[in-house]
Amino acid sequence: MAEQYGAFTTGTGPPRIGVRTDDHVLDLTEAAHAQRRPYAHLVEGPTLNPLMAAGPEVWAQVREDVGRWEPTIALSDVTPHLPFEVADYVDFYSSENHAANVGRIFRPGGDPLPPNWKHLPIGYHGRAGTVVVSGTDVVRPRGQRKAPDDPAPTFGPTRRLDIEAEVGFVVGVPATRPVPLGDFDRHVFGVVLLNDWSARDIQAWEYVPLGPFLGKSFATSVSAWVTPLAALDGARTRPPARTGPLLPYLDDTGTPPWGLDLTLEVELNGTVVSRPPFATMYWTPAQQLAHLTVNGATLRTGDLFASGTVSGPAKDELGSLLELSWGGRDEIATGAGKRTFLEDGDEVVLRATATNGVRLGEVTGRIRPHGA
Ligand SMILES: O=C(O)/C=C/C(=O)CC(=O)CC(=O)O
Ligand SMILES: [Ca+2]
Ligand SMILES: [Mg+2]
Repeated sequence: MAEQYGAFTTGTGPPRIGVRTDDHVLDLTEAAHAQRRPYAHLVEGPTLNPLMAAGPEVWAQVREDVGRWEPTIALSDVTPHLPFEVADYVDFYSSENHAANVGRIFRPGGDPLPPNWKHLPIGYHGRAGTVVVSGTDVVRPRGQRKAPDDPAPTFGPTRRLDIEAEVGFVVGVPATRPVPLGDFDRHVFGVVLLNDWSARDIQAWEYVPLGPFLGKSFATSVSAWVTPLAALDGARTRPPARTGPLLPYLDDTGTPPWGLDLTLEVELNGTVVSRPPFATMYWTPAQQLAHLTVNGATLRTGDLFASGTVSGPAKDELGSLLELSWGGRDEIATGAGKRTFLEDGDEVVLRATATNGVRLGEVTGRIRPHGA
């Protein structure tokens, strides 16, 4: 397992920076100071942001050091905290299978993909302040719900609480200019697993014409441990063949590819219900970052952008219950009975393994009823 970076406590006091290897954690705050390393002031905690801002040369130096240092704290003895301070949060929509499935379920009769889909990575701005660390309970949100046949909306707890299995990319080095495809790894520090919890009834009623809002803003969970981008070098792969030419700022035919060969795993109440393949994503994270900045929007340390739900072509490769149950029509077998959408008390775990053997930090969450 490659090392992963996070923020942790073992008792009282502010979070320290830790490096996890399998089931042990190295106290990097302590080790860097004890060894008088030049980056020690960047790893004092309580978040990874100062280290993330320092750039690839410092990241490489730290990686080399931690490869020689023994992690001595048992993982079970640490309390993980949100590893980085989230600046802005953006969510893309880059799985062709997912986008076409949601199009069929939400907009039957129309084209599954909108006309812009193959020309740009579609995304929306999410809510940075409600990004939570793995292990945080998710309270069932309330809101306006209206099924197509209902005469009027009603207010109450969502009846269609869902997950979205995604991969998130964490920006380290800020940018004041557009980031070309080839500069992706000069800015992105690492990778997390991300669950974009979604209330489908709230979403389906509110989203026209400005997109997801309260149906997704109540919570987004990220793994406590960030895998450095460099650890995934051996998992890079070509994205699927493009069906048409791309504008130059998105055209990656001449550059080393930033597709990543990762297999995700969605576990619901102890049962693996899906294994979404990340290599099927049409838009790569490098294209997403190039698009995110092409209009002159600046980047900050802690900016988080997510891939969009990862869904493969097969029935057991879908990254949301909306797709697995096909809009609530089919039941999914789990360790606590059959489900279409999430019930109170349900627990979701997302995991991922890369072809080079590297595992991403897992992200877990349990549903709590409103008011409990
Ligand atoms: O197609 C829609 O109207 C909405 C789809 C989503 O819920 C998408 C979303 O959050 C982006 C993604 O995860 O792919
Ligand atoms: Ca999403
Ligand atoms: Mg969300």
